[in-house]
Amino acid sequence: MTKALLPLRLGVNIDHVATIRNARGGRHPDPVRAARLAAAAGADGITAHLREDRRHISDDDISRLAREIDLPLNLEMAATDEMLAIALAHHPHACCLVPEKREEKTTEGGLDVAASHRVLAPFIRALREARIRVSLFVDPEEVQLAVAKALGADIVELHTGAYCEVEGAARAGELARLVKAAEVAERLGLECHAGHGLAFDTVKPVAAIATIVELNIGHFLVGEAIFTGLDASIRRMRALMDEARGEAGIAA
Ligand SMILES: CC(=O)[C@@H](O)[C@H](O)COP(=O)(O)O
Ligand SMILES: NCC(=O)COP(=O)(O)O
Repeated sequence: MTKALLPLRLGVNIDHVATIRNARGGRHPDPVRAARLAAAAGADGITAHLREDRRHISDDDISRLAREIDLPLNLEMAATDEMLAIALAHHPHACCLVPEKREEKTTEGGLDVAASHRVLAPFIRALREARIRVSLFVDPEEVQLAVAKALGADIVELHTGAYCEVEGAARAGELARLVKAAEVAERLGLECHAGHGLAFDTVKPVAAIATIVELNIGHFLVGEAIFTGLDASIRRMRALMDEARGEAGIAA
């Protein structure tokens, strides 16, 4: 008998529409327009990372996304007082706390929740008191999930960058870490998301992990949009996710 799996949501990250806009200043291309288009193409949510250095998404983008887009907003941010105030002002559906380094090209790894639990605890508390769901962006390691749970996080988002960057046996090894972490998250009662670096050729094995309920994908979708358009790139990603979920349901 086919086992029905939990639905898998697609959160479209529109950061890199803002990267292109910011290359010239001005207003084009507009990430809010991209978010509207993502909604029409089947996205279940919009993800935006307001970096402390504002290298892509701006404060005004966050205000407009919160006001104008009729999809859940997942605000990615560092655990700082400035970002907390912005989150409390706009009240997104969820906040995903992420590590930030000024000199990095992109988010290099997950939060070391185990090492920084004292710093993170008041931010998690304040967001939950404001009824904002709290997600922690972590590497797929059991200790990180256990501490995330102890801190009261609602969600963990597993960093898929290491899985996407390697190939062959190394990729299979990274996938096994994601599978194990997703099982641990379920056992702990944490909602499990995943993302970073996912592309058409890497998404299906992650989408097939039954206890992962949301994938956040951005850079590849925006890059692919140059060739096929944003609507087509999102629809293709959505179709691959659905295919993987269907196949995993049949195999279960
Ligand atoms: C935390 C995360 O994975 C996303 O925010 C993604 O990294 C896009 O933003 P950057 O490319 O600025 O890291
Ligand atoms: N949290 C991961 C995310 O939002 C998207 O990451 P990427 O697809 O832009 O690498």
